Amino acid sequence: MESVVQEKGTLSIHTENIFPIIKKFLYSDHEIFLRELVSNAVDASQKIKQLSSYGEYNGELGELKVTVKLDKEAKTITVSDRGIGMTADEIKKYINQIAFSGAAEFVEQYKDKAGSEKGIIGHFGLGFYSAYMVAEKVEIITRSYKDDAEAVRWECDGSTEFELGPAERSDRGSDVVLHIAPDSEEFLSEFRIREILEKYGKFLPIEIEFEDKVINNPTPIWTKNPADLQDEDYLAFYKELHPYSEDPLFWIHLNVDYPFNLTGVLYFPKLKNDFQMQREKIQLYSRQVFITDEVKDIVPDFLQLLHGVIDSPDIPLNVSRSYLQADGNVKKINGYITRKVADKLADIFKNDREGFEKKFDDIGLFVKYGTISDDKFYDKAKDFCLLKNTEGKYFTFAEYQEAIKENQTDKNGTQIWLYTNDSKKQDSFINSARKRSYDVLYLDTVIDPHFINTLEQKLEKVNIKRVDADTVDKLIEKEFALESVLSTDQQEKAKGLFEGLMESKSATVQVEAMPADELPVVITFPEFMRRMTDMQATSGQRSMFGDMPMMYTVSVNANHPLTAKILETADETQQKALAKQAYDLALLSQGMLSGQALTTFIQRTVSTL
Ligand SMILES: Nc1ncnc2c1ncn2[C@@H]1O[C@H](COP(=O)(O)OP(=O)(O)OP(=O)(O)O)[C@@H](O)[C@H]1O
Repeated sequence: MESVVQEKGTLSIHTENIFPIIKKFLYSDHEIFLRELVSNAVDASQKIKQLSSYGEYNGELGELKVTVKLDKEAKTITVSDRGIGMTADEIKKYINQIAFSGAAEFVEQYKDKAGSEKGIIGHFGLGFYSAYMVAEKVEIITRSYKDDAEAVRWECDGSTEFELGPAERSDRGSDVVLHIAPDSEEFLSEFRIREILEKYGKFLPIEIEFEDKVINNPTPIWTKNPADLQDEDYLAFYKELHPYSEDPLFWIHLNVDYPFNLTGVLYFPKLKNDFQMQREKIQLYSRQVFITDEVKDIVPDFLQLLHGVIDSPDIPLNVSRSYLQADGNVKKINGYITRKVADKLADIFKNDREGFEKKFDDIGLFVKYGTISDDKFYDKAKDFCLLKNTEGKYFTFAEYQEAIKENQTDKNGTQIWLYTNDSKKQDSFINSARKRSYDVLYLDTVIDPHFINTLEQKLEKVNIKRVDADTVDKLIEKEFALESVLSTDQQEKAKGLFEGLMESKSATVQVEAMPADELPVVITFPEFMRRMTDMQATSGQRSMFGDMPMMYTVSVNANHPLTAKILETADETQQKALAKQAYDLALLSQGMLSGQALTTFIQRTVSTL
């Protein structure tokens, strides 16, 4: 038997094996090939511009346009540029050696010259080979900008064999000709090519021409200096991005050089209620090449409702999601965007409070979402996040605390904030609160239940209750309490009488001393239980209580004349009918009377008229 010897070694990788893998798996989206080739052509054009500006190229620059041509008969797509071109040696170096990027080398060589890395897209040295995802053969006909350069032709059919030789080309630059493979003929369509060019190349920095038309805007506003731009420019650009949207509320021009590079413009849209639908409206670019509109990892969750463009060469592009999440730059970018947005909002708040208040109904959602999901954002937003009361007045948290502290601090020194999530339904409760000069806030958007939790966590000695969480004097318990005009016996009797009317097990009856001008019977939803059921409903999960019905309290007003009258009624049937009527009125005012019960109530009421 042969004995196994311990050894170490290096795995040998053969390029023949690797090539098909690159072809197949380099990018999941095959249409990317055009982005890569057009980017290379743009790079080559930018490079000649730069060499000219450094004085290393003294010939004419001429028009640097990149052209894309489709020849359906010949089944070719050709990308042509008037950039730096390549010599035979450069082809050997940059094209034959897969993953040896000429772009990276160029940047390295000129790294000391200001702005050299700006505007060069490629840096992995693989982009060119993405051509083989759709082509069975690729030709390059190129001529370097160098004075004595000869034109060269390179050809490769996707095996590891290539051909290189002299060619005819009088002008500087390159033509990259793709002979489209039979399984990729979908790309031999004007419509498809235009669609891909518009998707990825809409803002490339060099003009891109297809079918005699320039498809791009080479100087989009995010590349310009904010000082040179007017509101109209931002609005016009917004229309360019989202032709069918309403004008945005305002925008933020992002511009940072250190510790990472990032430019962009973020717009605050007017939100519609279906705000889930409006995600994926931020586009991510790298040096003006469109990369994706999935910005989950780069933009904090709560800002994904914004629209606009972010451009950063520092975001790794062709790597996996998990890498992106762990990337330090990505985290910093996230923090930077959050800070910028907070600063901008603080700015508007400070300089134009009135305008800010007008916009708050629209931007409140972002701001509240931000305070919930990001502590750092909360720290800034606590000074400009607004609360709106039922009289339409706006307050910051501090202003609100100051305004209500006198009247709405309970006997334990806790401030009780009252709110409504449905001012029509809870109208009688809002009125009761007003009678006590209590203030009632609107907290009626989808995000408010979470916002309320955040407020209670962050603010000391603040308790937030829905206006129908209890009867008015129990919402905010004060030192003094109303006396009941009923004796204990009478109270017990009233309790028993009303308990006899309850069909639902989730109702608790209590007899309370309330002001005489309150309703005879009031139905309330204890805050804690209600929040549990609400949470269960929104999360779609069953709680430990199972699918529980809404628990509610039936408070009988001991001091209401009707209660006394009911107790005094000798005829039992009549007594029950009176009590039932009072109870049904309470149900009605909470919108809980429906179907058969409602019909019976109406008939009974009509018969007494
Ligand atoms: N049209 C062109 N004109 C001049 N040189 C080119 C052209 N296309 C490619 N090259 C050269 O070939 C090199 C390799 O290109 P490739 O697309 O594979 O990588 P890259 O552009 O450097 O990086 P990336 O993978 O990010 O695209 C380029 O860096 C460049 O030097």
